[in-house]
Amino acid sequence: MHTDSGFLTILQDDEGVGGLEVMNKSGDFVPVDPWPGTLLVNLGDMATVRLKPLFLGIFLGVWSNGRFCNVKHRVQCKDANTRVSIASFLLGPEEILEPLPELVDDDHPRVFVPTTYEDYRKLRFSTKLHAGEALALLHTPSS
Ligand SMILES: O=C(O)CCC(=O)C(=O)O
Ligand SMILES: [Fe+2]
Repeated sequence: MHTDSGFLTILQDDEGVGGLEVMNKSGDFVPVDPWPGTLLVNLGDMATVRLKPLFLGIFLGVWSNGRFCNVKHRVQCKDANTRVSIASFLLGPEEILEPLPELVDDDHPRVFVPTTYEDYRKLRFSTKLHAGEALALLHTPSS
């Protein structure tokens, strides 16, 4: 079980062999059955960010102050068959990520200290916290 560390993942899953499961709000894993002709998009740890359209489909990622959620997922082997999935990871920009000013106010105080994707990736790796728990280490003292 893990979350993806980056912003967002686009998955072309095997159209014949399932196995991907995502965790719902109750903590139960629900299967994502293969859906031919579709791509699956899930949000990673950096997707506690807001994606703000810049132009022509290019997106700028900034912290959403915790308003979007990363998704825990896993792949179960349910079929003694070869399974092919192609994942494209949109990781994170090199710059320091800050929340949009309009997402921070008295009712929504800043949740995370500013960080870069690379620093967060190193933190996640060194702590071996692969299911989004490392985000808690970035919480501001007041959150
Ligand atoms: O193979 C899949 O369906 C998911 C792969 C995945 O979760 C990952 O590469 O991070
Ligand atoms: Fe994943």
